[in-house]
Amino acid sequence: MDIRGLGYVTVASTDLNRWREYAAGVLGMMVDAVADERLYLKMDERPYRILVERADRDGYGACGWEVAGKAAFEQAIAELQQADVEVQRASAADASGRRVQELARFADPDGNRHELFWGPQQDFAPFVSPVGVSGFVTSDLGMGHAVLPAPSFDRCLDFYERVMGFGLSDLMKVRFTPDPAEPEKRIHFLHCNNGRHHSLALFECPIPSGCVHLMVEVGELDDVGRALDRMHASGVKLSATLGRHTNDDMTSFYMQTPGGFDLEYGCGGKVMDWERHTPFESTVVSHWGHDFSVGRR
Ligand SMILES: Cc1ccc(O)c(O)c1CC[C@@H]1C(=O)CC[C@]2(C)C(=O)CC[C@@H]12
Ligand SMILES: [Fe+2]
Repeated sequence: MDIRGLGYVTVASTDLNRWREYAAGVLGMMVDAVADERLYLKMDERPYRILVERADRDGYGACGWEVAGKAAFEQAIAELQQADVEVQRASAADASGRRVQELARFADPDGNRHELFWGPQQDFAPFVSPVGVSGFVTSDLGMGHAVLPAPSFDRCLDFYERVMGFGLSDLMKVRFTPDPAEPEKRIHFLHCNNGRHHSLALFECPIPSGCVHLMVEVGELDDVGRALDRMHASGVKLSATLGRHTNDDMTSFYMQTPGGFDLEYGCGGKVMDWERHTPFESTVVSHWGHDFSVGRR
């Protein structure tokens, strides 16, 4: 399967107003509300990169994976079906709500929801942040990354690598206590067919909101610092302090969202040449910073 990028992410919300204020006031995205049912959060030349949909719960919705045209879309559906994955083709109305030509839905072995699409609309309206963010780094790198829970880790990894065609970027094993009897939890960072270090990561742990975190990348370090200021000013809770990751070089911090999962807000991610890369295991999370204990306090 030739996945070109993480085109969008959908989020379920009981309170669209909370997301509207958070997205515009803290993240610095443009917000377009449709009929008090959906919020389109705009980050670039597309009408949205995050879609918040009214629901009876708060949490992760789905990742929207972009393929290169109709033939690739049909090929991807066939490959999922050959692997005994149940795929639902969405109606034309649902595809148009997602602002794409065609849409299909499926889930991974742990029930994480995904969508496939081709032909996104681009409105080419320039991105003008309501709070002065210089810009989000998207284009052919996709919208950012998602880290999803994968308690059935081996089955999920096999599905993403063999069926969906992701490649392993690198991996980590974490322990939350010094107790050597506590089993290590794996995190595998996976890339699709673009230069972003990872568009998806799997964490060997159940997560009630359905997502560990989403990451969005901004143009400059000052954009990250100012977002941290807005987070503090608006009373949003920090989940991990500013730091720089060892694997993708990203300088970022983590904060809570109204979705019950975290959002990583960063800059300076490395653009990869997969021809010249071999996967490794990182034994540290970061070069400096990223104190996750602040979020557990
Ligand atoms: C280690 C790492 C590299 C690149 C990233 O974009 C990234 O998010 C991470 C951190 C991954 C991971 C997490 O998301 C949930 C909380 C985790 C398990 C920790 O407590 C340490 C590593 C964290
Ligand atoms: Fe991340």
